[in-house]
Amino acid sequence: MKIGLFGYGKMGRMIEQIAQDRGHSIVAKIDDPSQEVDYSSMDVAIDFSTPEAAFDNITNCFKSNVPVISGTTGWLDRFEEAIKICEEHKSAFIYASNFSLGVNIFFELNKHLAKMMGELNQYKVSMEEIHHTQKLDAPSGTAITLAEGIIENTSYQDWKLDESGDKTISIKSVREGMVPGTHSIAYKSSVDTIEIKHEAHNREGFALGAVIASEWIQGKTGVFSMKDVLNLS
Ligand SMILES: NC(=O)c1ccc[n+]([C@@H]2O[C@H](COP(=O)([O-])OP(=O)(O)OC[C@H]3O[C@@H](n4cnc5c(N)ncnc54)[C@H](O)[C@@H]3O)[C@@H](O)[C@H]2O)c1
Ligand SMILES: O=C(O)C1=N[C@H](C(=O)O)CCC1
Repeated sequence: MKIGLFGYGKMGRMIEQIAQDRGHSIVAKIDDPSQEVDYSSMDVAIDFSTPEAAFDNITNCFKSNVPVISGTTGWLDRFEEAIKICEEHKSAFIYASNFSLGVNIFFELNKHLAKMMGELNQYKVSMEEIHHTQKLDAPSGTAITLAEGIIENTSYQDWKLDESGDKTISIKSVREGMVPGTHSIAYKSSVDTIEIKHEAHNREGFALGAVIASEWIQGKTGVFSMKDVLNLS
């Protein structure tokens, strides 16, 4: 498979390594908006760039009929617009706030736990995410997906950074050192706490998931998720 990388930072470099180990070749490394792009050489584009760059990177690929795997977070206010362009051009797209197998299992565990806790008013939910100090967005995309999973399955209605309420999930974002990504969700009552946690030890799981998604999307048209790729029920 011939891969175009959009974003050649921490994730772009890790994806390059894993893709090459799996027998793929990197035909473009786009790390700057002024770079000229040869879309005709790509079987797939993998975008791990910046919140400002992602929308243009992704939609330019759709317009050139190149399927896209994007893990960039912090740009989702334009997600519906991107989907429309994907559909108009009969292209293919997978966005995931987190591509690791472990976090995608954790997403399902979170929804299951939320369903169980939904009616138990004595418990109050809260969330914490910890990432490295270079991260541009807060809360993390993963924390937002987790909050959405709780909202779908309980009477919570929204989430806010550092602010809780009867219907509001409080998310605490911590930035320290080189932490690749830790997410925990706690349900606290006056007598006990139930907590679930996912801790990434490095970025390999994110990168491997993105490469597996790129392999999976070949020959497909439409908008998919990591749940489709991993066949999680
Ligand atoms: N979904 C996941 O599994 C997952 C995992 C890790 C990181 N991320 C997200 O991926 C993104 C990148 O993370 P990172 O740690 O590699 O960041 P990074 O800062 O190391 O790399 C981003 C790169 O994008 C480049 N860039 C800037 N403008 C660009 C443009 N117009 N086109 C292409 N590239 C451009 C920058 O020069 C930089 O090298 C972030 O949004 C992060 O939150 C997602
Ligand atoms: O390092 C980052 O930046 C990460 N971003 C994603 C997010 O915002 O959830 C996934 C974890 C690492």
